Amino acid sequence: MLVIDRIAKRFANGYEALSQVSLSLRAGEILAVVGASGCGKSTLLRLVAGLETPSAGVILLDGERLSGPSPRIGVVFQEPRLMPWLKLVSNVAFGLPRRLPKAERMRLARAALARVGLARFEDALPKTLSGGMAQRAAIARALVTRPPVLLLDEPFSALDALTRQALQEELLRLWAEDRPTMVLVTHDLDEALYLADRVVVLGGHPGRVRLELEVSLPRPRPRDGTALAALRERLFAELPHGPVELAA
Ligand SMILES: Nc1ncnc2c1ncn2[C@@H]1O[C@H](COP(=O)(O)OP(=O)(O)OP(=O)(O)O)[C@@H](O)[C@H]1O
Repeated sequence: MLVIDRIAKRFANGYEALSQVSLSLRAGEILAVVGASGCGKSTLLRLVAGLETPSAGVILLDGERLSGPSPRIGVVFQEPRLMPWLKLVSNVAFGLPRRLPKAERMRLARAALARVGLARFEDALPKTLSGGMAQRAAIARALVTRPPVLLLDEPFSALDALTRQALQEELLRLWAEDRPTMVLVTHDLDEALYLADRVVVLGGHPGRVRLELEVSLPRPRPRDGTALAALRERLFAELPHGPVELAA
């Protein structure tokens, strides 16, 4: 459904962030991308989002070459990126095409807020929300067009542990409704294994795919189960993890 075919990315300054990255996603699959800092995870996601152009290779969505942002692809970043002067409902409506009548945009935005449990906060300004609520609103904005693809770049890493777990559950609940194909970049191996059908480890300079690990476990998955622990060991072994240098 989503095909990333021999993608490379060299930035204007000559730095090669990715080389020969190929991945194929099934419709409805949840793919997690992990890897050391700087290995090109965000760059890969930005390429799929159409926010960067590849130096080589192609990205296909249902057989069609992607060139630039698409209404069929929703994106959630680490920070909610809400516009502080707009009410929540207007922030979410921002994700909708301007050609729709305003009343219809507002109706769809309210429905999206209800989907993430924020129906009561549609007239709230972003500054009045907790971090978790703001990130829920960002998810609503990404899902308001009901896109078949949802990209998430470390969406929960700025949240406390309890809120992060709650939002992981929320994400799975939303995914179960329309089953979008999802690509999730995360630093958290447990999050990757809890959510994903497959985990890809990126590594090296330039970044390449070092390992693809299927997570063929039914949901809901026990967070502390032995099956996940064994997969975690395999992922951990693939990541650079030298001795931690303690500050003097
Ligand atoms: N616009 C740019 N111009 C030049 N180099 C860039 C640009 N954007 C990113 N890079 C470099 O490309 C490499 C990959 O960056 P990227 O943000 O994709 O890594 P990452 O794996 O997501 O890192 P992290 O886990 O720390 O977020 C880094 O070395 C970064 O400095």
